[in-house]
Amino acid sequence: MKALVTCSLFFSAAIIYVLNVISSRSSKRPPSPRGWLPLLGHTPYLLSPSCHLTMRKWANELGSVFLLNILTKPCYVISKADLAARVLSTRGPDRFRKAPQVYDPSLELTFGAPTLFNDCKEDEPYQAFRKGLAPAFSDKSMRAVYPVIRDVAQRLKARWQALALMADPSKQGEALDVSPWMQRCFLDIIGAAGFAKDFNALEGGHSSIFQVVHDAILVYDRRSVQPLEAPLCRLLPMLPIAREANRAMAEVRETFSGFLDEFKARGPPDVNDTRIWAQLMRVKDPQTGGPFPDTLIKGNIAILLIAGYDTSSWTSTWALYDIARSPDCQRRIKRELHEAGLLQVPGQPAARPLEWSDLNLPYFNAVLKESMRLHPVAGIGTVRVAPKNMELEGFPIRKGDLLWVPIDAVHNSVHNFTDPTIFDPARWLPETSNSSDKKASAASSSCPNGTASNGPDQGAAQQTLMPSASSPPQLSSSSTACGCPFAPKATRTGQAGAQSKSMLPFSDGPRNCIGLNFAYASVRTVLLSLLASFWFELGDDLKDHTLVEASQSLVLVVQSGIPIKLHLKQHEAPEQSVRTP
Ligand code: HEM
Repeated sequence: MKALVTCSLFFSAAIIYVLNVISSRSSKRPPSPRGWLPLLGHTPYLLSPSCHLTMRKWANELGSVFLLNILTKPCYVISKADLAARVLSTRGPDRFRKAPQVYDPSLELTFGAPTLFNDCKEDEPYQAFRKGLAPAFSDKSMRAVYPVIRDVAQRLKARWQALALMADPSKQGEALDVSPWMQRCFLDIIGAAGFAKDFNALEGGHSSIFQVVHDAILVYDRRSVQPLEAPLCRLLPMLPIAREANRAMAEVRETFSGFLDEFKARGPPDVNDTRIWAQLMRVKDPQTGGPFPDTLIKGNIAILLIAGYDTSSWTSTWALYDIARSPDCQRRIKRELHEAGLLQVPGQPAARPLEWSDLNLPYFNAVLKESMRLHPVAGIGTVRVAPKNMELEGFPIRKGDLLWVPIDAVHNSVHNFTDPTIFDPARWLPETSNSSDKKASAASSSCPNGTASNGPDQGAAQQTLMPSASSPPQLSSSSTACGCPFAPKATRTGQAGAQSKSMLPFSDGPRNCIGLNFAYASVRTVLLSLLASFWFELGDDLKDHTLVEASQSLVLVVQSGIPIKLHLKQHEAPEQSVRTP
């Protein structure tokens, strides 16, 4: 009997292997990376914390569409930006829904309820939450919570200023690991600006919410690369790893249940309050006219908090890293801040407070955009299902096949960007665009990632926060190019508009990031507040950029495996222009 089973397994593996070889030679199929295994396909490559880097390499080697076998399922990887945007933006019955195989594991974090993030059917509850939450992310809402965001940014700045690093010369050699600080800061931002809650994560040393969410994310993440862990833990709950995971998940569920109890106890939100918590309490089930079940609301609270803070904190951490390794760019940002009266220099009159309108500083925004291109924190991207038999770039796709848009590979591949590995903010400056590109960038000026809309029923109003790519940067006359040591001498002209379309840090189409405006408002506020007061230099471990790039790993979002340690230094008094250390 055993021999029979072994034989038939071997036989079916051989057949699948032969079929795959035959089909991969067919001219109708896109290229496929070598090294797939019978039955497993390319799956082992994908169960790795650096699989986004493998996708980047394959995209550069194989071109804009290539084929993976996930177990025995075909998965078409699309890294050509315009094709990816077309797939993601398709609406109506033929839209490409999210693939349950990929999103279902996150149900564990959301009380088993399909939420804004992991609902793959997109039926009534999804539509109701997406539409109901939209006002929380509108321009008007973001302006209303801006002072709260700025307060938290000021608290972080004060904490860093108070660190002996600044005052004690003997500690000048020590660099600060900025990422845990950023995580606490963005937890406090989403707490206050989204949920009207003071988490006190910045001050609290070991604030419980920080620990609880962190532990749950680790379990989720481990299980993403070890898919057998969850079933094994269900089978053998007495195993230490199962007990630990159950504790972490129970704590996160208890925490978010507590949130909902508190929100209900607050009573109906004030009509003028459009923060996330208030909008969540307002969402009604169109069938009954009453609220949705508690599990669905709690699940959405969990996903909005988790999706919101980790992404934004790592985006800011990577941006500080990129700024610190490009002193000329940093100097140019300082100049921009100085000209706007925002640079805080010791011995000089106090800088004016950062206002909402300052979030549009053009050169700073080009730097942030370039950092988000090189280090898109949701770099793993999104996996969708083909709604019907169709053709994609001439390749036949069958209903149910998977389509994967790996955002990191889109941003870092040669078919979308010239010299993609180079950090060059100048590629986003309108002064380097030709007239036809200016038109393109003006068309997409309401949104740096070129996204035309933000969700099924959200109007363009949501996008007005974005910087105007067409307005000229206010810089000293001498500076027209970035001058970064990392940028090649010849500035790429005429690319800002065209390349904007290749930016997908928040995905695209009706399932793009609902929190885009919140993310931009908070990331810009925090970074500008810090840049107005500190000069950043890389810690010694970060001097080798290739090492930092290679150390990237996916822990919910793309992080650096090497702590991002930066020296914080004060500015010197500006003379004619800003002098920095
Ligand atoms: C820089 C920060 C952020 C980045 C780069 C980012 C990126 C993304 C991306 C790429 C997606 C699509 C994921 C997929 O299709 O699998 C997404 C979805 C989502 N994001 Fe964000 N995000 C950020 C901040 C936020 C914030 C601040 C919130 C909320 C407060 C948020 C809430 C969500 C939600 C709920 C979804 C699912 C939306 C849906 O499918 O309808 N994100 N985000």
